Amino acid sequence: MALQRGFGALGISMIVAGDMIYKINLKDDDSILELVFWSRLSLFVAFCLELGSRERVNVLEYLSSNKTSLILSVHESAREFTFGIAAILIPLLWTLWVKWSKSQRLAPGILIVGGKSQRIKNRKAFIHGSRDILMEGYGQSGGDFYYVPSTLGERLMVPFWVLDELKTSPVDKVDFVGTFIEMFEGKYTTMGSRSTLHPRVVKAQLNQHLPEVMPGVQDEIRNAFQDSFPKCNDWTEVPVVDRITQIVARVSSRMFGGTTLSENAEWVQASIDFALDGFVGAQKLKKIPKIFRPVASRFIPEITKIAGHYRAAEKASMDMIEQRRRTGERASDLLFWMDQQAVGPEKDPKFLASILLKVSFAAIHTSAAAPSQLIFDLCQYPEYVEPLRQEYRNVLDREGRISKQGYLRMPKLDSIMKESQRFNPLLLVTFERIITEKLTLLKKLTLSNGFVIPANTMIGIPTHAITMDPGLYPKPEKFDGFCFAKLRQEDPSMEGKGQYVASNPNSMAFGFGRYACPGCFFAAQEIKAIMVFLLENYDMKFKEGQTRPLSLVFETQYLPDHSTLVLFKRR
Ligand code: HEM
Repeated sequence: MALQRGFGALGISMIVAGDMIYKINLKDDDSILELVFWSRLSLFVAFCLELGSRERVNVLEYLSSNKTSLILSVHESAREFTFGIAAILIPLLWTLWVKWSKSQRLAPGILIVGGKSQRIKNRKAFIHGSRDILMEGYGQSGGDFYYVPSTLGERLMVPFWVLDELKTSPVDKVDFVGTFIEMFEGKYTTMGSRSTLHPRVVKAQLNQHLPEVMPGVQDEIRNAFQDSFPKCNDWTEVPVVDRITQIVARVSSRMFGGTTLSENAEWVQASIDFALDGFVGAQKLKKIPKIFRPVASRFIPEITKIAGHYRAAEKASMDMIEQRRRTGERASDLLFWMDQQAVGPEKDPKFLASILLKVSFAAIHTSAAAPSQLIFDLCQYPEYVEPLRQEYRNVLDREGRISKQGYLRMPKLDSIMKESQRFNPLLLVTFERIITEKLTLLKKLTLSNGFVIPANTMIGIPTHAITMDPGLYPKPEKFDGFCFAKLRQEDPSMEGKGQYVASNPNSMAFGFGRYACPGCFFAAQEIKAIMVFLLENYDMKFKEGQTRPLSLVFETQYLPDHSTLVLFKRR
């Protein structure tokens, strides 16, 4: 009612010319404030319609009211007119500017897989069809630039030489974390961190102290299998991804904070769930228009649970940090080194606890996917099992642990891990970055050959498509478990390039350049230790007629099928 009356007032105020007193008769249920509000709003709309045609416009003012009537005055004013324009134009221009500066512009003449007209359809298809789309583009472009449509817009796949140019670019021009925050709705899920503390410490202290860390990790593997893996006295079906994730979470926690963390079931579960809740929560949120996400995020259960994971991290680690500070106790774990290396606000124990969760996100599901995929491959190609057993027997010490040098003396295991990763990498695209070059008004990044990447372009390297290129890998569709071991043996120049952890144009599963995975050395040793334990203690096979499951495609992720069961029997 009030609305209709208000717009009624609009009609009246628009025909007024010059100063005028206007009287509105009131009914019992009329609210004077509402009437004044709607009348003013109506006149404000009238200002905007009159923009440019008049210098002075009508202004409506409340004069007085009594029980039966409302008295308003309409007079001309220039001041409110200026204010009115500013009030409308400034936010409008600001919104347009922000929208424009964040919008994506495509580099001209570059292939878009599926063609321009199919972009919208293909953006959806990318969610579960990304592998084929990426391969198609790689083939059609001959390994050069191409765009793949995705739900985040068209992503530019770049040839390797571009990585060489961009590998040391600063984060404010070629943003490494931004892609992550976009993909996982980091604003709401907290996934993705701009802190450099954990990459710094993983790269320096963890890698340097690996020989001290690994014996504890191997003990933890034994304990974790005892507690989290079925007995398997006879052939028993085991949900591989689920159990291996549990084991990797516990084993990684031993490296994060010794037995205090690895034996803390609440923390171990929080470290697993943090990534899962973040992933599922982000996917739910992406279905909601951006404008509603701040509110919607408060009602998505997976996102609301995340605060609890932070509390679990704080409960598990803050006492330990403070006790170590009080007593001067030293340790060989990530939390200790992070506390030592932290500067300024990084010193806050609450911050350190939060970073622990962020590292667990980088370390757990990634390192659990690799052995899960390798188990599937060994069930598919059981002929590799015996040679692997023979190889590791030479590197075990008297307690059954892999010796310090032993990790480097298992080229066959290293090779089959790499071949398994070539077929089923966790990420189909790596070196995912957003070009955020801000130096010029037009915002773009110019490469040495003159090619211009417009700002706000999401770039990446189609890692998996490259490893399936017959020009780089002869017979790429054939699984050859020991091919990298053979290469290393036959050609000494391949010794480094053929390793699981290698990062080069043919092998970028761990990324490339300044932000390449610093945890790959730990991951490689952890996966080797888990596989040796499994092969030594269990036989494994698929059920009659079962074959290797296809990985689950989700945008650029390529996940091991969590529903697959494998038969295990204790040896
Ligand atoms: C098989 C297991 C793993 C895979 C496949 C993997 C893969 C990756 C990839 C692709 C990147 C991005 C690199 C780039 O874009 O250039 C990355 C970054 C990172 N990874 Fe890993 N990762 C694994 C295990 C680990 C582990 C165990 C840790 C911790 C101990 C870890 C810590 C990190 C960190 C901290 C970063 C961010 C680097 C930075 O900000 O500079 N990762 N990882």
